[in-house]
Amino acid sequence: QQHKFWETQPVGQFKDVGNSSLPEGPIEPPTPLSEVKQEPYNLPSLYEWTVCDMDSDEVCNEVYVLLTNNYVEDDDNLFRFNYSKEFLRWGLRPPGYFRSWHIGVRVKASKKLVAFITGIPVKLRVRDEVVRMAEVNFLCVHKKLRSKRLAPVMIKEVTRRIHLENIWQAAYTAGVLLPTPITTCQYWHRTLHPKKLIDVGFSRLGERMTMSRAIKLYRLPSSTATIGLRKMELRDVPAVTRLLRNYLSRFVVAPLFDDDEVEHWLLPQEDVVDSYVVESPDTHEITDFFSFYTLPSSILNNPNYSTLKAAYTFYNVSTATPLHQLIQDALIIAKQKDFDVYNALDIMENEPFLKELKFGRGDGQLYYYLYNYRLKDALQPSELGLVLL
Ligand SMILES: COc1cccc(CC(=N)NC(=O)c2cccnc2OC2CCNCC2)c1
Repeated sequence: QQHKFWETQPVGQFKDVGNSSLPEGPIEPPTPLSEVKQEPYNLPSLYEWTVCDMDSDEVCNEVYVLLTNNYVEDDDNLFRFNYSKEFLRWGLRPPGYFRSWHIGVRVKASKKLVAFITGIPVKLRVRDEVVRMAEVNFLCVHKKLRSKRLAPVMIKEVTRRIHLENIWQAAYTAGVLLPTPITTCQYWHRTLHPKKLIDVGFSRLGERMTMSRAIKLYRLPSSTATIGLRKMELRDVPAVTRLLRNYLSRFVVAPLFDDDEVEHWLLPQEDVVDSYVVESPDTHEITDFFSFYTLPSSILNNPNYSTLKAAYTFYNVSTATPLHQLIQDALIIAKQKDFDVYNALDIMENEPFLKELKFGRGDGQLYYYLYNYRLKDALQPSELGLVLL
C-alpha cells in the first residue's frame, strides 16, 4: 500500500534503479496544454479547494496556524517546524511565483483550512540541461484527517496546476524514503546553546561530558574574525549573483539564480534570512558570502521552553576566505543573535566544515527527489547544489 500512489507517477521506480539502459532526462513528454485536465481533481465531498493568497494577512495566518499545529515533527515527536508568517511570505513569493500554486483545502461547512501544498518556479540545471521546474513544499494535512488519502489528490492537483503553466518537472524533499531519491543527505547540527539543547532533549550529554564541559566545548569567540565582513546590501546583488552562479556551476544539480532571484532569496530580512558578504578592504570587491535562514521549531510539551531558535545554512561561497572561517563567523553571528542551534546538510562542500566546526550528526536523513526526470545514478550529496526551505 505504501508506494501504490508513487508507482503510478513518472518518477524513478525502485525496480528501475541501476537499469542503465534507461536514458537520463524527462520520463514522460509534455502534454499539449489543451489536453491537461482543465478542472480540479475531485476531493471527498466534505472538502473544497481554495487558493491561499499569502498577501492576505488573514489567509497567511490560517496557513501559519495549520502548519504550526500539523506540519513536520522530528522522529521522536519532540519538535515541530514553526515557520513564521514572514518566512512563508518570503518562501512562497519569489520572482515569477503563481498564486494558484498556493493550494489549500477547506471544510465546506466551516471553511476551516485543513490542508496545504505549494509550488514555486525555479530554473534548475541538471548537468548541462537547464529545466524550468517547480519546487513543491509544505505538504500538510491536518492531524485529524490523516490516512484519508488526501495527500495523493493534493499532489495530483499541484501537479495539474504546474502543468497548466507548461512546466513538467519538479523538485521536492522528504524525511521519508519514496521512489526514488536523487540523493540521500545527512543532517548535522552545531550546538550554540548547549544547556537549552540538553534541557529540551535535542542533544544528550556524552558519557564523559559534564554540562560545564559541554558549555566549554561549544564556546565561540564573541566577535567575528573575517576582515571586511558585513551585512549584505542591495548594492551587493550583482556581485553576489556572479559569485553564486559561478560557484553553483560546480554541482550536477543546482538552481540558476538571476539578479532578481538573488535579491529575493539573499537580501537580509529580519527573522527570515541573514546574509553577510566579505568586502576586500583595498579592492572593495566582494570575495565571499554566507547566508542562513531562520526556522524555529515548537518544543512540544517542555515545562521551561516553548521554542527552539534554529538557523539553517543556506548558500555560502568562499573564494578568498577559507570556508570553515566563513562558517565559524556565521556561527558567531548566529550565537550573537541568540540562536540555539545551527543546522546544515552534507550537500555542496559542507562536509569539511561540518567536521571542523564541531557539528554533530543528526539522527535522520533528508531525501531529495525529482518529478518526471530520471538520473542514471543517484548523486553524492556533494554533487547537489540545491537548498529547499
Ligand atoms: C528541530 O526541529 C525539527 C522539527 C521537525 C523535523 C526535524 C528533523 C528534520 N526533518 N530536519 C530536517 O529536515 C533538516 C535538517 C537540517 C537541515 N534542513 C532540514 O530540513 C529543511 C529542508 C527541508 N524542509 C524542512 C527544512 C527537526
